[in-house]
Order: sequence, then structure tokens, then C-alpha cells
Amino acid sequence: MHPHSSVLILGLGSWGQTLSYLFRQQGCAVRLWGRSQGALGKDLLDNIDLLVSALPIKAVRDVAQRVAALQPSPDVILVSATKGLEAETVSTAADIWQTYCPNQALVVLSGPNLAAEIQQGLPAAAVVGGQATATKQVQDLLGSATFRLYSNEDRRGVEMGGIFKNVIAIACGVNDGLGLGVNARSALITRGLVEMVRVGCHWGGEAATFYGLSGLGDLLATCTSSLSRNYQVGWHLGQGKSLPQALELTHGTAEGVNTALVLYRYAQHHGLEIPITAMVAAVLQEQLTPQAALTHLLERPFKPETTPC
Ligand SMILES: NC(=O)C1=CN([C@@H]2O[C@H](COP(=O)(O)OP(=O)(O)OC[C@H]3O[C@@H](n4cnc5c(N)ncnc54)[C@H](OP(=O)(O)O)[C@@H]3O)[C@@H](O)[C@H]2O)C=CC1
Ligand SMILES: O=C(CO)COP(=O)(O)O
Repeated sequence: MHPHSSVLILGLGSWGQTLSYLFRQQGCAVRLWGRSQGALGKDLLDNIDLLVSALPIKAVRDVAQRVAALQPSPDVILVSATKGLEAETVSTAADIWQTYCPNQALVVLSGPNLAAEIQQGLPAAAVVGGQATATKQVQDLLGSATFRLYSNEDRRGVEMGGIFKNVIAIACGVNDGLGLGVNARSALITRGLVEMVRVGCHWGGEAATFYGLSGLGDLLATCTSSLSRNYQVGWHLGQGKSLPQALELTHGTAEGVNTALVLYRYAQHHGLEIPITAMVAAVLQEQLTPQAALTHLLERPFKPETTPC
């Protein structure tokens, strides 16, 4: 228990609420801020140990600027739990926080963490990515027998795993919405992991990280569970819905929708082959039907099974 530790959580969505539940279980004093509460006041930052961002990527830059203006103590550790890419700048959430709050120790939290299961008290594991002293402090504060936390110094890889898996979750949702079965879905997960490693290493992550909780672990959770919003979007597309209809039917943030387009453009620019992501991007832009995209993937030339990096 940590009765003297204080945590400020930014974002009142399903992940912010769930992290609040986990920190409170650990005995931390938790303050929550969401945009519905108005301006972020300086008093919210007083005497906190951790500042946890559970915002969707589209909100991070604006909030990070506001936090920076309030000049948090350099002792406060920043924890970014966002799994998305900013479309305009191709930045991750950690990139953005680093820009505005360069004096804070910064870690990312990622892994197979479907909020609804955690809120039921079911066990889960995750990884804290960042420099060793800060990750250890977060492990000690948030880790428990039901929320097992690993550390990993490869912050970039941990963050990229959580970002990339959302795109493959959409592909698997499409697969299941079309009724194509478990074999095809397993192939998408496995080949999706290859794409993640290829792009993630190019982005500065380490290959081994993608075989851990934030890469393979989160792929397995979100590519196989209808609790995942990204999977749900894909499933509705596979069922013949348009993207606006699929988004309307899905409650909450599905970061993979923008991420797929950003990653596709990034890979094209750098000459990286990511065919599943390319097909997800084509379906999201209504350039191909889900069925045509699947057919396109299956008709690619045969090739050796290689592992990048
Ligand atoms: N849910 C999950 O299982 C997990 C989610 N994540 C990641 O956490 C992040 C947040 O996801 P999640 O909580 O599920 O999302 P939700 O859709 O549940 O909630 C999003 C929250 O962000 C707020 N918000 C939206 N735009 C802004 C803005 N411009 N400024 C301030 N706040 C804003 C919304 O406020 P309002 O209510 O006013 O619209 C809402 O409270 C995502 O990157 C997601 O990938 C990571 C792990 C697990
Ligand atoms: O990241 C998540 C679980 O680890 C949540 O997935 P969705 O955003 O697809 O719901």
C-alpha cells in the first residue's frame, strides 16, 4: 500500500477510470481531470508523484502544452498510456510529452489491458517502458498481484507495440466480420507481428520488445476479443457497414483508424513492406471492399517466411 503517494490522471475515459481504480486499490490518492471539468488548475499538480496521461492521441498535444505551462516539479514522473499516432506530425504521445515536458522522467505503459476485464478485478500484466529508476517507481506504485508489471528500457518499442496492434486488430475484426475463421485470423496476427517488428525496428524499437506484452501480448488480446474497439470497428466493416456506421456502432476511441493511415504513409515513404496495414488503410478509405482487400492479400506472390531485424 502507498497511502502517501498521489497520482493525477488526465482523461476520464475508460482507460483513465480503470487506471484510477488500480491506483486506488494500491492505496494511492488519486486526482482525476477531464475536459468536462474545465481548465487544468495548478492545484491539481501540487505534491503529486505521478502524472498519468490516459488521453486519446488527438488530445495529447493540447493537454501537454497546458501541463507544461503549469511547470510541474521535475520529481513528477510522467506516465503515458496513449496508444496512437498524431496524424499531422507522425508523433507518438511520448514524443509529444517529451517536447513539452523535457525535464520530467517519462515512461510508457502498455500491454494486453482490456479495460472492462480489469474493472472486473480479473488479472492482467503490462510493461512499463523507460529508464530503469522511473520504471521501478511505477512498478512499485501500480504493480500488484492482479496487475503484474514488467519493466523494459526500450520505451520506443513498448510504445510502438501498443500503437501498431490496433491496426491488426481492425484487420482481425474484418476477418471475423466476414466469417473467414480462426486459421485466417491466426495468419493475420502472425504476419501482422512481422509488420510490427519491421516498422517498429525502423522507428527505433528493439525486435525482442515486440515479442513481449506490448506487442504480441496486446495483439492476442485485441485481435481476438470483441471488447476491443478496434476489433469492433473492423468487425462492422466486415459485416458490410461503412466506416461512419462502424464508428457510430463502436463506443469509445479506436486509435487504429488514424494509425493505419499514418503507418501506411510512413511505410510507403521509407520503402517498408506492410501489406496488411496497407489493406486496412485501403478499406478505411473505401478504396477496396473488405473482401477485395482479403483477396488481394492472399493473391500476393509466394515468398519465404522471414523474420525481420
Ligand atoms: N480502454 C482500454 O482498454 C485501453 C485504452 N488505452 C488507450 O488509452 C487512450 C484513451 O482511451 P480510452 O480511455 O479507452 O478512450 P475513451 O474513448 O473511453 O475516452 C476518451 C476520453 O478522452 C477525452 N477526450 C477526448 N478528446 C479530448 C480532448 N481534446 N481533450 C481532453 N480530453 C479529451 C474524452 O472526453 P469526453 O468524455 O469529454 O469526450 C474521454 O473522456 C487511447 O489512446 C487508448 O488506445 C490503452 C489501454 C487500454
Ligand atoms: O489497448 C487496449 C487493450 O490493451 C484496448 O483496445 P481497444 O482500444 O481496441 O479497445
